[in-house]
Amino acid sequence: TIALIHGAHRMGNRTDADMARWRSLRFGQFIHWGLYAIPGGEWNGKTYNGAAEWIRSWKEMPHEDYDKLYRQFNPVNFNPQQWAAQAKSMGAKYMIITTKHHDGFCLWPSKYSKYTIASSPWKKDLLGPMIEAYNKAGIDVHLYFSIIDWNHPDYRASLKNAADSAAGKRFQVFVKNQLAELLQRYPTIKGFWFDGTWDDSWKNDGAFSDELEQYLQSLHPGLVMGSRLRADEKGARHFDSNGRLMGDYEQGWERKLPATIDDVHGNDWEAVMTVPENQWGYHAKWAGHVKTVNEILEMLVKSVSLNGNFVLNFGPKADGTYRTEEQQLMTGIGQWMKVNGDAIYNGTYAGFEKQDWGYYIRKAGTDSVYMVVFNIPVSGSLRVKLPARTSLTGASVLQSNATLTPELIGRNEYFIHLPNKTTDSPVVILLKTVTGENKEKGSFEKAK
Ligand SMILES: C[C@@H]1N[C@@H](C(=O)NCc2ccccc2)[C@H](O)[C@@H]1O
Repeated sequence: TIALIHGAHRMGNRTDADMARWRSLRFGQFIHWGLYAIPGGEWNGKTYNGAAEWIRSWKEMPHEDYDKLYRQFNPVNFNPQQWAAQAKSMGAKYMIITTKHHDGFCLWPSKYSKYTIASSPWKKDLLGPMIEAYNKAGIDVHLYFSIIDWNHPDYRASLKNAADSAAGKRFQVFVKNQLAELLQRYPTIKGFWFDGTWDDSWKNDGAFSDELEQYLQSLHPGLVMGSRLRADEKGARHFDSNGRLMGDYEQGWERKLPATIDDVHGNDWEAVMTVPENQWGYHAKWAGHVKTVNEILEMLVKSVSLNGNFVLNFGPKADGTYRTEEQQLMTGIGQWMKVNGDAIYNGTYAGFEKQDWGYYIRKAGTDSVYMVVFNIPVSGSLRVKLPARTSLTGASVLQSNATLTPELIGRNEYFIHLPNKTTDSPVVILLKTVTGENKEKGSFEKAK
């Protein structure tokens, strides 16, 4: 291994209560909200085909025009209690809010910048009321913070000379001050979700990212921060130059999911997902495919089955309301979660051989294993192959509590025959298992 000072400082996952809580929540809501919601992907009658929150980088959008938008940001329909209630009904257990995206506009009245909500017609802090409403609804809040800051005069993508280095140093002080300010103003937040850490100026100062992470942990012990903040002293990101994960969980799964358990290397991880192909901030015209409730449920279930968290993104409009499609998704997902949430919360990798009909999820630390069925075979028979020394003592449909009688078809192998082969939403079956050389075999073992 390579001698590193600013690489990973821990082998394996965090085992403390704050991380165990984060791991148990499994399902989060991302909210991208800011000035970019005003143009909503359109400018001077033209449509920007990139991600709406990147419109400032579009050649058709003069920087000075974008930078004046704060003068009209006035979310008169903003209702944080309603946002929290809808998130709760969807079944989200944590929420990640953009405090400041790459454009540098702060949704809180930072004392380190003029480019904040305090300079807008709205004037008032948006984060405080949101955090209070979500916490009251029993939902943890994490703060998204972009290191890239297109508005700050000292931001440099790369440091080419002494002047750049001096600016870079001033910028690092600014970042540290804003993050300490956020922790001081919002002491109930549970973590930071860092973004915009791919430029050379950040990548080439792994020491700073390491010291910053440790500084924030010292201010707020237990804080959960992903791997995207970190670089090591050789410029390696997420994983250090010895291949060890930095930060508290793998944070690279943006608009993509791991294929199998081998892709996550035993690390905690989280995937963040957009509803359209690639829009985080509000875009007036969603082009291309918009994900359905069942598609999103399959991503959520697959993530949990592979020991990860899944976060679905919402982009509120400039007036503070959600578009209809997003409201309908929250309702549809919530209806399924209300009945089947037990299979998601505290869900972990079951250690069973993957089958085509769907995904296994083990309730953490128990012998309860859920089968979440997305693909009912023509036969209606779901194959279940148990690991050695594990036997089946019960099976039931979670929603109806109807008992199922698995058919033993081989050594530690069963068919579970579904009552009906059609369903328009995922079916959850609860398996009760026993593991070890227990005397009483599973109740479905045929007499020898
Ligand atoms: C969570 C999303 N991250 C921002 C972004 O710029 N992503 C581009 C990107 C995509 C993949 C790896 C690094 C960066 C997007 O604007 C969202 O905020």
